[in-house]
Amino acid sequence: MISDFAALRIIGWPWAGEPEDPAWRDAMGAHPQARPARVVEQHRSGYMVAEGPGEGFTVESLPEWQRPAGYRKGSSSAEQRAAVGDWVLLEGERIVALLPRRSAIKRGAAGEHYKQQVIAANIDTVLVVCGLDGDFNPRRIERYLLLVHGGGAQPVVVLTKADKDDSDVQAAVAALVGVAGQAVPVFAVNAKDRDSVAALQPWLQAGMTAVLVGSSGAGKSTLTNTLLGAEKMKTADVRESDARGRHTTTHRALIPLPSGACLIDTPGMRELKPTGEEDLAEGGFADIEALAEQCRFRDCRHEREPGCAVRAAIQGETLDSQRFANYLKLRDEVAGAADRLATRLAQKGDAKVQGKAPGKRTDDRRGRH
Ligand SMILES: Nc1nc2c(ncn2[C@@H]2O[C@H](COP(=O)(O)OP(=O)(O)OP(=O)(O)O)[C@@H](O)[C@H]2O)c(=O)[nH]1
Ligand SMILES: [Zn+2]
Repeated sequence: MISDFAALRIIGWPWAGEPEDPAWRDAMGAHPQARPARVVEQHRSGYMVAEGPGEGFTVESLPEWQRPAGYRKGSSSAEQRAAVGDWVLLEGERIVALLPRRSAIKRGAAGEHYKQQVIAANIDTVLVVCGLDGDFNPRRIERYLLLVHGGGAQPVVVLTKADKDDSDVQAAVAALVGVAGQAVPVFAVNAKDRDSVAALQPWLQAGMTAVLVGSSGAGKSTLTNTLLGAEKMKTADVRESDARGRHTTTHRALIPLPSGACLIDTPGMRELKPTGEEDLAEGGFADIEALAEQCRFRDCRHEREPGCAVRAAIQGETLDSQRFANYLKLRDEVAGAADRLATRLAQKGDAKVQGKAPGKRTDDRRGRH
């Protein structure tokens, strides 16, 4: 099957032609009649995919992805099913294989049963968008960075509205010192201005895929329009009083940019919850974890204990108390999710043992003969 790699490239195919990754070559070699396509929307019953810019089309998913929720035996976990951004192989209008995932943004979905959801796959860049107006919130940025960390995508903090008179860029950047400590670039921009936004180009190269996260009114649509170089998405005028825009983002799942990169817009990105696998030290709080190691007591809770290095740092104003409060809050959330994840894995283990039981009995019977 000859694929149109130029068309695929526009929607984020990572190579100029045939895949350079041996695992991808093997997967494609196993289905010589199939052609690659990218998942742009996930539905209950199937998927919308695209083979290039323009309209997507619905396809049938692999039978093992269609089993109803709760079907245990042999059911594939959500992680093995295709998600938005995944590359799949098609034969006709049918998915025959999932190509190896290069990165994933996951979310823990709390509920009766712990579930993990892949919100977007094969993302190179996560633009964490936050306005420098009343929307500015370093805690929210820390949260996004923690949740995105470890998934294989590079986060880039984009502070919009730097052109506004009431925006204090220096104070904002200073408030992000803990963030800047990790390898996360921070840019203050006017999202309406093309030259200002040009600084983001290294993270939006041909074949790359980016997503934008940030609260309503942060400037995601404005930034998208400027990157597109055209007024393609509707933006609402922000209500000055509460710095929130109305919800007007037109849903378009996959947006090719003139730079050669493409943007994925998927509703799941709007609400990120920890999966329980996050690492607070790696995910942006290395400074606090290092401080905690200097406390006199190993199990210091950083409350009233003597010799507490964390409280000393807060008093000495080398650690922001709000940043520390956010760290504690996120640590609790991650621990809660980790507990639910452990319970879920234990339940799965039980189900497997039960599933194997009949086979064991047969062996026992044989043994008795
Ligand atoms: N002056 C200035 N205004 C901006 C900038 N970025 C966004 N705005 C304005 O802020 C308002 C909200 O921006 P949007 O782009 O709609 O925000 P959004 O993040 O897409 O919001 P949702 O669609 O609700 O998620 C609009 O009135 C924009 O014109 C900026 O860098 N400078
Ligand atoms: Zn302590």
